[in-house]
Amino acid sequence: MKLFSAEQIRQWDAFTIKNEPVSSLELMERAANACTRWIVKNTLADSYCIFCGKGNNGGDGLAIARLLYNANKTVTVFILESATGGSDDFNSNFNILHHLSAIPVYSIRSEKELPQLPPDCIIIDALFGTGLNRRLTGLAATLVEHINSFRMPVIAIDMPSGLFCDQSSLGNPIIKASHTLTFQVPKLAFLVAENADFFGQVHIMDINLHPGFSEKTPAKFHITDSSLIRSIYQPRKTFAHKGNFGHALIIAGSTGKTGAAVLSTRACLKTGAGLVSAHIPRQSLPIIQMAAPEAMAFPDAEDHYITRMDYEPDDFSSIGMGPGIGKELKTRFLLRELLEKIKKPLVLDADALNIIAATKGYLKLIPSKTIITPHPKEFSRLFGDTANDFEKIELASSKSMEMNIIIALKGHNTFIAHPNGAGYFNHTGNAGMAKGGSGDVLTGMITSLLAQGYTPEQSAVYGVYLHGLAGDLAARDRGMESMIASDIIEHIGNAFKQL
Ligand SMILES: NC(=O)C1=CN([C@@H]2O[C@H](COP(=O)(O)OP(=O)(O)OC[C@H]3O[C@@H](n4cnc5c(N)ncnc54)[C@H](OP(=O)(O)O)[C@@H]3O)[C@@H](O)[C@H]2O)[C@@H](O)CC1
Ligand SMILES: [K+]
Repeated sequence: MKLFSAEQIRQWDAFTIKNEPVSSLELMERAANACTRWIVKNTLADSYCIFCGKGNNGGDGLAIARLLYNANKTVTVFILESATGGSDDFNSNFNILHHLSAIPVYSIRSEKELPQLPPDCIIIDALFGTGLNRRLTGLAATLVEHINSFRMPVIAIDMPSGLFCDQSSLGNPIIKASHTLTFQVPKLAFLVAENADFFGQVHIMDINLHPGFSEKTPAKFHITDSSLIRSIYQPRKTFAHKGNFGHALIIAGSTGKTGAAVLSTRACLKTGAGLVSAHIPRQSLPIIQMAAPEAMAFPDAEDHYITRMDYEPDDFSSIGMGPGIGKELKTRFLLRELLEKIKKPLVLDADALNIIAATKGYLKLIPSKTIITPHPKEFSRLFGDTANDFEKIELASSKSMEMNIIIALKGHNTFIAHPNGAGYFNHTGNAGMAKGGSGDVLTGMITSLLAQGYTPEQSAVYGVYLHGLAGDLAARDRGMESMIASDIIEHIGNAFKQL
């Protein structure tokens, strides 16, 4: 699914008005109807306090007030006055409302007019939407803080007021919504961790904007959805043999971190590679053979960490390196040798990334189309700090293009930057996966897909989606608190079945 900017959404609005055709007032009515239906169905209250600005977001608020009133709800409207007059559609809805004397309408022109609210009401925030073009200050900012001081649920229309759609809002006054009813498509602002306190649960209101616009308009960012994954998925052919699905190598583990090697190797096996081998420290050999008997093993000459390759790296279909390898000098040299020698894309994670970040000259050795899977701290070590999540996303995109690599920046909505400039946000997964070992599982899964012939871009997007889906199924079965990384592996099979 494409993610559009506030400006593109404005263009989509205009395109719909012209090509459906429909008047902008009718479109507002459609939007208000969708919101009202949701509100009536999902809230038990009888009383609603609706705060409106004087743009089209406020116009939505006025139309919602009328529709809720028609649904026999008690409605009170507060209008934040501004120096400029209302938008055309705001004014039209204001005039309609004016004739309904049973709906009290109050103006807020100064702090003295900030209202007290009945304790059982639900607050509807229709102050500012996608038209926000600067930080809220003065009376608008004070009103936002005032609304946030109440304990009642807040339903934001389109955007929590004060939150920018496509840029950082850090430190700004913003409505803290319990639910956000947003029109047609999710917004970039709802995908970044720094905004987590503001939008609550997001619900998409389908207002039938013209499909012709979204089909023809390119978007930089996308949300990975099931239809994209189904288009990537290649069913296994009936007459296939193990040679058709590649030979994956996992280079992982050191003393005390053999578990990382076990998790990656098992995840790699469970994701469908024809053959899986594990290069592990010599002492880990019995452990890996017990925990993953289906895998072959290359024990290192050294007992406690990995030091040398006794194989040709290009003989494998894919190699994933990093989980639990530590940062011993000889391990660093081995990584350098691998980076210099291999002609294929790698999957690099964890300590492989930490070694690269800490050793001058390594970064530029990363082979083209390699997939790196840093969490935010590893990402900062590699590429430097950023002031906010939006800058981090931009930096990931620009580094991906500059270095011709795929960057999967792990987080609640893992962001995958492609070298062609596109970016994919993943929406599967849950907080139960925020535990040691989850990343090792992901490395194994992506390496497995790469071995099977999926492109590096596909392997990253598909692997991250499947990993999150397996995590969601694990959470459903075991609970977020109790689930562990092994449970993600146990649910990979069911995740495949759900595609
Ligand atoms: N997408 C769709 O298809 C549909 C969209 N619809 C709705 O339209 C909404 C967008 O409406 P909108 O463009 O009128 O902008 P909105 O958010 O109401 O802001 C109003 C004005 O506020 C001002 N302003 C900005 N920042 C400010 C600040 N910090 N402090 C003070 N003032 C500030 C700025 O004017 P300025 O002062 O810059 O002249 C701005 O123009 C959208 O969110 C959705 O609810 C639906 O009705 C139908 C279908
Ligand atoms: K709003």
